[in-house]
Amino acid sequence: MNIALLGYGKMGKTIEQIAIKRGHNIVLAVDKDDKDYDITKADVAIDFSIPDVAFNNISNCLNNNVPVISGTTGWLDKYNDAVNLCKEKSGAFIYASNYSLGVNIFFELNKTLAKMMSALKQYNVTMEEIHHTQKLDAPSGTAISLADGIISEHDGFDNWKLDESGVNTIPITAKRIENVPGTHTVNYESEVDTISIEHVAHNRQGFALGAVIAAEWIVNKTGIFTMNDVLNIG
Ligand SMILES: NC(=O)C1=CN([C@@H]2O[C@H](COP(=O)(O)OP(=O)(O)OC[C@H]3O[C@@H](n4cnc5c(N)ncnc54)[C@H](OP(=O)(O)O)[C@@H]3O)[C@@H](O)[C@H]2O)C=CC1
Ligand SMILES: O=C(O)C1=N[C@H](C(=O)O)C[C@H](O)C1
Repeated sequence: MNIALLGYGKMGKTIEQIAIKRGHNIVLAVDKDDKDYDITKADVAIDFSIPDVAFNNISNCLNNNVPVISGTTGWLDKYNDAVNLCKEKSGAFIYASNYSLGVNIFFELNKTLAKMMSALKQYNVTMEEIHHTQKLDAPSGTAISLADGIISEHDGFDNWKLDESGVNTIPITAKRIENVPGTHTVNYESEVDTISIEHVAHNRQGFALGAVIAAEWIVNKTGIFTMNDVLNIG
C-alpha cells in the first residue's frame, strides 16, 4: 500500500517505521513547509499534524478521493465539517483521539464503570491526563473521549471542564511532564474510598500500530468510521 504521512514529527516517524515493517511504501512525508505535493500518489493518507492544519489536510484528501486516517487532536470544532465533506465526496475517513488497542479497550472499560457508578451518587468523578511538554492541546483528545464516554453512560454528568469543577461537570486536570507519552486516569471518589482506572502508554508504538491497522482497514471502503469499527469492539 502507498501511504502519505501528513505530519512527519514524533508520530509520523514512528508510523513510518511500522508501516515499512508491514510491507508498505511511504510515498509522501509532508511537514510544515511542504505545500505543492500530489496526494493522489497515495492509496491512503495518515494525518498526525497540528490542530491548526488538520482540517485542511483532511479536506485535501477527501477532495482528491484519498481515504484518510486522522489522529491529530485539538481540531474537533471542525469535525462535523469533515463528516459533511466526506459524505458529499463519498469518501472514507476515520478520526480517533487514540489509535492504541489498549486505550480503545480502556474506553469500553470506562463506559462500563460509568454505567455502574451512575446510581452511586456518593462518588465524585475526576480525571487526570499527563503528557510530554511539547503537546499543543489540553485536555488531550483521549481525555475528551473518556469524558464523553462517562457523559453517555452516567446520568450525573453532562459536561467536562479543564481545571474547574461544578454541578454535573467532570473536572479534567492536564499535567505536562517531559517525555511522558500519555497517561490517563479516571477516579471515582467517596468519603470512604477511591476507585481508579488508568491507562499508561510506555511509548508511541501502540498509537502508531493502530493507525497503520486503521489505514490498511479503510482502503476500498466508503464512509465515516471509528476505531470501534476497525477493531470490531464496543
Ligand atoms: N490519535 C492518537 O492515537 C495520537 C494522537 N496524537 C496527536 O497527533 C498529533 C501529532 O503528534 P506528534 O507527532 O507527537 O507531534 P509533533 O509536533 O512531533 O509532529 C507534528 C508535525 O506536524 C508538522 N506540521 C506542521 N504544519 C504542518 C502542515 N501544514 N502539514 C503537515 N504537517 C505539518 C510539524 O512540523 P513542524 O515541527 O515543522 O512545525 C510536526 O513535524 C498531535 O495532535 C497529537 O495530539 C499523538 C499521538 C497519538
Ligand atoms: O500528543 C500526544 O502525544 C498524544 N495525543 C493524543 C491525545 O491528545 O489524546 C493521544 C495520546 O495520548 C498521545
